[in-house]
Amino acid sequence: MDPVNDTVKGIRFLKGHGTENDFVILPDPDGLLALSAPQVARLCDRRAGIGADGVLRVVRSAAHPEAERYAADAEWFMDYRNSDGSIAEMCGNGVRVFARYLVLAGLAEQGDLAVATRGGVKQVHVSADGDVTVRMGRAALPGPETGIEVAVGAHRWPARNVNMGNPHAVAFVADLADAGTLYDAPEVTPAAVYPEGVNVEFVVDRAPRHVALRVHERGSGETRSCGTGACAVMVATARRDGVDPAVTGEPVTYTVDVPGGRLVITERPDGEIEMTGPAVVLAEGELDASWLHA
Ligand SMILES: N[C@@H](CCC[C@H](N)C(=O)O)C(=O)O
Repeated sequence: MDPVNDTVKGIRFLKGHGTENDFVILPDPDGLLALSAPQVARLCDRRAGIGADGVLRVVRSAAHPEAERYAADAEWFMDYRNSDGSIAEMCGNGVRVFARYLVLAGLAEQGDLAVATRGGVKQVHVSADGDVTVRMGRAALPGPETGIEVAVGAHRWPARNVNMGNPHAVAFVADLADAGTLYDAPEVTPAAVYPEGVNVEFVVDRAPRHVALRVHERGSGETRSCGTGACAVMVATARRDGVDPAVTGEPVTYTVDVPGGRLVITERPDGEIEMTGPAVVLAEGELDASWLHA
């Protein structure tokens, strides 16, 4: 007998999204909810489950083995899972929605707060106007600078390798429709560049310092937004445009349109990337624990 789960009759959940990248939020302060990959996949199923791009389990840092080292800096740990149940290092929209939930639930004050993630502690600012800003840390561009390609059907594009804690391949395309349905993951070569899999972004220009993207996420498929992806796109676009705040000493801001809305992203001379956009928690309910544990 499982002493935790056998005594739980209902499991509280909430639903939220950031620019339509949507999440099931599971408050689990003491880290008692053992959540397997198949359970996450069932929760995220859009027909037989609640439906989401991923799960945000809300655990006290002190109660999670991967986060206890952060407990002095950030009370809460975002245990993020992709919709197929896989674990990712970071979720940029997720951390904004997570912070919105903490404030709504009275677990943190509006304004500045810190959230522990697998990608380290992130500083977040929750505004009264609906926007949430997160300091995402620095991007890495590990290369190779040439030779990476993204392919969908007959279309092939060169891509840039950008790491935002998690891996991205950013391809500039003539038309976002050229990426096709994105039901299947685009082919990315050489595969050895991304041994852990990759998120793929397709980008078009809208105006100076303003781009639009579509994304196929590792572990979740095509989503309506990806925060880490938007940051990767911002950095790849700035470098393509010959802009590097570390060289100019001036911050640079790009607007990144995603299918689910708009994100505003600034890179500072020290490399820190700040992302701002809406984050919404819109529903609350109770899961049948016997369904989850069946
Ligand atoms: N949607 C997220 C990214 C989630 C993780 C990603 N699918 C991965 O596996 O790396 C975001 O907003 O950043």
